[in-house]
Amino acid sequence: MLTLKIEGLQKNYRKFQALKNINLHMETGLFGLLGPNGAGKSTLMKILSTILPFQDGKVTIYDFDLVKEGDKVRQLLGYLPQHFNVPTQFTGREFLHYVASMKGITNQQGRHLQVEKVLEEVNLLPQANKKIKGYSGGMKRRLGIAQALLGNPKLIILDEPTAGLDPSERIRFRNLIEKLSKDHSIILSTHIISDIESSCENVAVIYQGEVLFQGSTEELAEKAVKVVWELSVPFSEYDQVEKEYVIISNRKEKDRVVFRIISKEKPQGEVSPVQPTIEDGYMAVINGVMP
Ligand SMILES: Nc1ncnc2c1ncn2[C@@H]1O[C@H](COP(=O)(O)OP(=O)(O)OP(=O)(O)O)[C@@H](O)[C@H]1O
Repeated sequence: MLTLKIEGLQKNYRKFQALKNINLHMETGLFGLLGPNGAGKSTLMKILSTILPFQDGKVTIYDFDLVKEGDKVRQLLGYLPQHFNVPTQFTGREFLHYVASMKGITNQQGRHLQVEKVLEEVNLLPQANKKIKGYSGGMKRRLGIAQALLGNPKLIILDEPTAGLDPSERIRFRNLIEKLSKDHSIILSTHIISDIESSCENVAVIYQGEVLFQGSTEELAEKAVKVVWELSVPFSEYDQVEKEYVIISNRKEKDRVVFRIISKEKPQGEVSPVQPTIEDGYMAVINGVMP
């Protein structure tokens, strides 16, 4: 069953075209929306969350039309915005009770059960009675997920949920999302490849308001087949390589630098083809360098 279908979606901010003819579909599970800063990810997530209107196109979530049946769609959604501000004088538990009431979960016993369940799911029970102002960045994000889970949504929309997290919090967060994706469909937007590479089977790449790729992570990596190389040069040629190629990474080896680069043509010099990764595929797609 299709969770989400987007057809010909256009969004303008006055004269600026932020989304240009977006077509996307998502089945159940975990779906990654990848793109650099300014690509249009948040704009798309806000539209899907029904908080931002759009000019043209059609969005269907579980067979409901986002515009005509917005109320039904909202009942199926949980949303964690990119900039999630919480009233820090609340405790985590108080905040979740407040959000649950706003979501219409007014029965006291039912609300209590749901709040305790989501606190447990995001592993915040031990800190639930502490004021949010004492929470770490990772704990605040987990609280953000907990509020999105209230009401048991079928689809959870997470906009750059790992931004600003340290590596251990990021790993913990990834594990949590993977666990949640067993019972919910999740759309996760990010510009960090490692957020999606182990957990998302299906991804889309968005760049300058356009979807440049949709498919599996393996298919994304395949986009860089025959265009990713390792090029070894003396230090003196460092600047030259930087000017000429799309660089993925580099490492020092004795008196030389070994670059991992994207290039349609085989570069001159000491060069060898390498097995592409998802990151290579992503860089090849957004730089338009494909075989
Ligand atoms: N309210 C607005 N008014 C005018 N332009 C906007 C508005 N919101 C976003 N934009 C522009 O639309 C484009 C897409 O922005 P958006 O926030 O959707 O990108 P993003 O992929 O989420 O990037 P980031 O990760 O930096 O938030 C950018 O060029 C941005 O400057």
